[in-house]
Amino acid sequence: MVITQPAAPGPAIRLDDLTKTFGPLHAVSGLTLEVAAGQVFGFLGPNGAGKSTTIRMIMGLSAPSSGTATVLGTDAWDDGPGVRARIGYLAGELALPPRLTGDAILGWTARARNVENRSRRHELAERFQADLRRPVGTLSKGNRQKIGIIRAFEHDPELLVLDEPTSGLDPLLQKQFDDLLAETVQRGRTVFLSSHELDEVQRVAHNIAIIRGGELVLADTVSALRARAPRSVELTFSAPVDKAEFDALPGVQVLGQQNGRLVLAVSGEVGPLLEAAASHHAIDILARPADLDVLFRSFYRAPQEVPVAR
Ligand SMILES: Nc1ncnc2c1ncn2[C@@H]1O[C@H](COP(=O)(O)OP(=O)(O)OP(=O)(O)O)[C@@H](O)[C@H]1O
Repeated sequence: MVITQPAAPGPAIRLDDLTKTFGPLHAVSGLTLEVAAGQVFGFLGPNGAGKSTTIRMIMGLSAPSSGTATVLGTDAWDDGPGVRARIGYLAGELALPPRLTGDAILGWTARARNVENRSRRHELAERFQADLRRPVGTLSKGNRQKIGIIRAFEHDPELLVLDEPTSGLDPLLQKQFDDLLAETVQRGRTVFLSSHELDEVQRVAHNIAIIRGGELVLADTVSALRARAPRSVELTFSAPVDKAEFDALPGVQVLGQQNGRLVLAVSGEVGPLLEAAASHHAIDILARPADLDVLFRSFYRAPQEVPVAR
């Protein structure tokens, strides 16, 4: 008798030196990263960075030129159908048969998956105010996207791979979507979220990777990035202070000075700044939260402008 051990809980996705070339073009180049189970992982990059090519290899739809994509413990190319059966997938370019209703499409997918959970479908439809009765070809882009979201989530998969999921959704429904992601990871599921939307990703993701030109340029937790990103701080003193004293503090850059008011960009700890402010007659302080956009945008620029952080 063969006794199979339960698989050790490993990462939901592991990419090892994953590479895809199209002739001379390196669409994805030596990509190595891990997506831990039970988190939202944001996968960002400018147009043409290699996000969709990576996702196709994760889904076992495209063969790596070299390297591997291991998904839920299985090599995605060796067993594409097995891997896809365990994933809820929302493609970036959603193609739905236009004459079928949402109900018909979802019923068909559910039968193919051998899991039909109509109560979950109707709960999601209500949540996103999706119309499942009209042919999807007559729906607006955002309303069609809702059908794609329900299809990805309704069988409660272990892993969700979502390519630009909220494109076309209005802000209220985006909020619903953020809540759905939070509930999903609370139940131990994993979400791999590809997006151009820096704002969406920083709202919902625990970890972020940015690729550009097929290469990984940044991978870190959102909280670590937030700690690194500059905050804007305004200090008001009863009398003008020496700007150079503040400029010399670690992580502090004076952006402007007007009479007793200093405008600063502050990264890292604020202790030294607060001590310096306290040694003068500080009468007011205004601090804005760290803006990850500024940091992200620097990683979207041309390669020679940005240091590679691995
Ligand atoms: N089948 C293919 N044949 C040739 N080149 C391809 C093919 N698929 C993708 N590419 C190229 O690979 C590069 C990466 O494309 P990919 O679609 O993965 O980028 P992306 O990050 O998803 O971009 P976007 O955000 O615009 O969707 C691009 O230069 C693209 O032109």
